Amino acid sequence: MGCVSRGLCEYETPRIVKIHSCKVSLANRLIQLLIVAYVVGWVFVVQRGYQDSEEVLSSVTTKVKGAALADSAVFDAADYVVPPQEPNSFFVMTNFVLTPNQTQGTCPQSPAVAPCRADVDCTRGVMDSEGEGLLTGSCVRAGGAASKSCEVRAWCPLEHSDHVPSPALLQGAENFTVLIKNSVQFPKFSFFKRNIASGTNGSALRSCRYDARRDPHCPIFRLGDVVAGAGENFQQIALEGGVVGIMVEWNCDLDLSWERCRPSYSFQRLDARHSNETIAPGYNFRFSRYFLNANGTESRALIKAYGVRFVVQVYGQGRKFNIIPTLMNVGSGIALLGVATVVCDVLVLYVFKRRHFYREKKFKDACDEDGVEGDRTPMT
Ligand SMILES: Nc1ncnc2c1ncn2[C@@H]1O[C@H](COP(=O)(O)OP(=O)(O)OP(=O)(O)O)[C@@H](O)[C@H]1O
Repeated sequence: MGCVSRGLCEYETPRIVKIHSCKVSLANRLIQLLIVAYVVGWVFVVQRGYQDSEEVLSSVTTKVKGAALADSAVFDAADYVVPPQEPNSFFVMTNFVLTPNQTQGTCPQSPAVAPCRADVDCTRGVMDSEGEGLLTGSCVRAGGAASKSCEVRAWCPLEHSDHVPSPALLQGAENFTVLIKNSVQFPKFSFFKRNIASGTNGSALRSCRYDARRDPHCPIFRLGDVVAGAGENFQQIALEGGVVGIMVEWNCDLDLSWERCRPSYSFQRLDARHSNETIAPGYNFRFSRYFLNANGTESRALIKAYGVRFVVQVYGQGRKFNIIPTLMNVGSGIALLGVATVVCDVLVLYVFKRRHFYREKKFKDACDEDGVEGDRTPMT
């Protein structure tokens, strides 16, 4: 019979063969046991396959408090938190370069930055190399300097920030505190909660401080502790700035009581962490405060601020019993038990010493046309 006609005229149906062998039976039970252990242990206990899950939805607001002396002036939160509010993060200035009393006018650039010999070296109207102003076209002597430099039309005098103050001017920022208000919800399970325990009174909240061991649920953090928790030295990061993450994890088993759904906090430095990084280290930016003088002219104080940006990241899952994933996982667990039969068949028909005998028992030919019947050994 050709291949095609053999395929067309043959029908294969499984046959039940009862093998009386302790070895085969033991192998079968062992594989079944492994599958049951996997389904119960991994799928149901570890992965909680009987629960439905949802990612946390959250909102975060922060309030920083504390005061410190810097440059013989007291700085409070309104001075060093820039801007006052940001979504999911806050910046605390720890060091700065102040250029006070700048007014609109003309002044020479630093001879080190824009040296010149004659006016022809300073093209009028062109932006200067530091992006601080526009060249007037004059080459002038800068103060008492021996060399000359291009004159610019800008906020004068220009900032000269060739060095970062060390130690950091706002060293006291280490003791500032931040209150993190975090509201979370799992809408699928109609669950809402805050990281501030309900029933906490004002003075208890004000006086608590987060501590991983002693008070892990207090929502007020000392900045020095946050930076230390990220494995960094506050006074070092305060010099040139950096970015630190405050991770809030909400992993809640909503089948348990409402009280047991609580956040856990961890901290991590998020920017390049090598303290010996010399090219573009840390984090800084400029901002200014404007004043109207008695004579009607405007002046400003330019501040180049170095500091730590704290980024609050909220993540986690809510889980609750649901019959659909339970049935699906039970069903796939039962289906998986069929693998035991497949593995045992392979052992019995291809691996065990008596495989030829078992194959004879397992496969049988039955033919309509001549009534022939007999055992068949399949091709190996
Ligand atoms: N960074 C912080 N460190 C310590 N306590 C704080 C901090 N931020 C807020 N608090 C205190 O937590 C409580 C709740 O703060 P919330 O901002 O909701 O109230 P508030 O009355 O507007 O606060 P306040 O006027 O004192 O800034 C207040 O008692 C507040 O003083």
